[in-house]
Amino acid sequence: MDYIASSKLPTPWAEFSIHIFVDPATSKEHLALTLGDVSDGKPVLARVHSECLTGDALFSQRCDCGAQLETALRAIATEGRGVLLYLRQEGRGIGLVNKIRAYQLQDAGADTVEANERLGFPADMRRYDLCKPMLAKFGISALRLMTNNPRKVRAMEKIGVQVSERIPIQVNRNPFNENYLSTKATKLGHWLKERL
Ligand SMILES: Nc1nc2c(ncn2[C@@H]2O[C@H](COP(=O)(O)OP(=O)(O)OP(=O)(O)O)[C@@H](O)[C@H]2O)c(=O)[nH]1
Ligand SMILES: [Zn+2]
Repeated sequence: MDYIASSKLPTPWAEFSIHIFVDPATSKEHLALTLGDVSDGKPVLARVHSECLTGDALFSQRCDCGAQLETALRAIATEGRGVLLYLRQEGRGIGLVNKIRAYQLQDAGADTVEANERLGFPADMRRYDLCKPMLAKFGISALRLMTNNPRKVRAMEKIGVQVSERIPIQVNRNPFNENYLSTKATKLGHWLKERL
C-alpha cells in the first residue's frame, strides 16, 4: 500500500485529516480520515467502512451504509479522536456494475446473498489485509471498532490488528432495508438486534 498525501477535511462535525493511499496491486485508491492524536498507543475509536456509492453518496435507503458512515464520523468527532478507513471495495467487493445487477435481482425477489450467488460471486469478497499498512502509517495497532460484522472483527485480528472493543452501529432500519438487514443477521452472522 503506497501512502501518497494528506490534507485537512472539514466536515459538519469536525475538521478531520484525510489521507490517500494507492494499492499498487489493484491501482485502487483507499482513504483514511483521522482526528486527534491516534498514535499514542491507546486503542483508537474506528470504523472500517467499505464503499457504497448508492448509500454513502446518493442517500439510498436500501442499506444502512450512509447512516453508518455519518454515525461513525459523528462519534469520532464527539470523542475528538479516531480513525475511519474508507475502503474502495464497492458492493462487498463485486463492484458497482454487479451491485446494481444484484439490486435488479433483489427487486425480483432474491435476497442479497442469493443475488450475489446468481451472479457467480460469493456472498462477500472483501479483503481487509490492506487495513494493516494503512493503520501502521498512523501508529495504530488496536481498535475500538464500530461494527456489527463478526467477519470484520475476525479479519482485523487475523492481520494482527487488535480489537479491544466492539461497538454496535445499528442505525437507519427502515422498510426498504428490512430484508437486507435481516439477511445480514441470518446468512452473514451480523450481530443485529431485532429492534433499534
Ligand atoms: N453485493 C452487495 N453488496 C452490497 C449490498 N448492499 C450493500 N452492499 C455493500 O456492502 C458493503 C457494506 O459494507 P460495511 O458498511 O462495511 O458493512 P458490513 O460489512 O455489513 O458491516 P458493518 O456495517 O460494519 O456491521 C459495501 O461495500 C456496500 O457497497 C447488496 O445488496 N449487495
Ligand atoms: Zn450500502
